[in-house]
Amino acid sequence: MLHTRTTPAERRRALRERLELDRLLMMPGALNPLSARLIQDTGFEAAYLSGAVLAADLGLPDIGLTTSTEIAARAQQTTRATDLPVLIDADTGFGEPMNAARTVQLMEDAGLAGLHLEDQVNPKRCGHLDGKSVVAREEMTRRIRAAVDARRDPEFLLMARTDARAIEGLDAAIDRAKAYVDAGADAIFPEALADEREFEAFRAAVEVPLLANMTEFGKSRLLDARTLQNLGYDIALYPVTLLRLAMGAVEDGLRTLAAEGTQESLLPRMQTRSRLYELLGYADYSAFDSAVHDFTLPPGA
Ligand SMILES: C[C@](O)(C(=O)O)[C@H](CC(=O)O)C(=O)O
Ligand SMILES: [Mg+2]
Repeated sequence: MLHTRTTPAERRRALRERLELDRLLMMPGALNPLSARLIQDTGFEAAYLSGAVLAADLGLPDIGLTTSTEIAARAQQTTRATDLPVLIDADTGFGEPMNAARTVQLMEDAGLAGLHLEDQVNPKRCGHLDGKSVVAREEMTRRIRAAVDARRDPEFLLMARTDARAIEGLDAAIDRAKAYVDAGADAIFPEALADEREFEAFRAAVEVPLLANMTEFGKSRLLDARTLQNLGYDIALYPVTLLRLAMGAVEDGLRTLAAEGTQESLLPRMQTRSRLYELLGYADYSAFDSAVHDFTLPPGA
């Protein structure tokens, strides 16, 4: 009731142990705290908080406008709504290496299981758009070392993302990834790889867990879970999938409501009141205090 009883330490252990299994971990991005609970309820074992989604949620583009404290606040709301380990997108760390260090501590305090830091310059952009720039390899290794030093819980996962594939080519991106592992990164996120051959080359070169970003309408082909598993990937990321699904449904619904003057035809597509209440755990509150839950729903609700 009210919130999860799973501690940050338990989530971090769960993620670490899950990554030791030889089985792909599918990680959908939550679009709000309640959707993180739905991710758990539908059987996924971890959730993600996407920088693109956190920005879009505020009506902003994904160009580094959000602040570390803003995303930490949303992260804390999210980790309270689910027991799952949650990995967050910490963009470039929000400034200099010392800002990355502070970001790590804020994210630890928010109960997250880990974060990823990328090697783009500020202002950053979506990894699947043209015109990105990356900082020098040495600067990114400083960023990572600062993050590693700042981390208080050694189980908190520090993942390094490289955006270099689109700028410097595959070999340079692989070299960067190796340098980032040497600097202390626990896992690697190779951004915007084109095809299976490139995913394979990364896997052959890097020992630590690897994340495959299956974001829609981007530069990477959408490989299915079986293919990614066979390629030896550890995490399949669906960062913006829920937001895109929800916004598609919301936009269609708004147009229908405006055109038809009633939402009647939309009812079959809606989450029902009873399903929402089930997800919110109304029954648990009633066990605590029967006065909270002393109603019956109308049929079909
Ligand atoms: C993973 C990502 O960093 C995110 O913020 O979710 C984005 C996703 C997207 O914009 O599609 C990225 O790949 O840069
Ligand atoms: Mg991002």
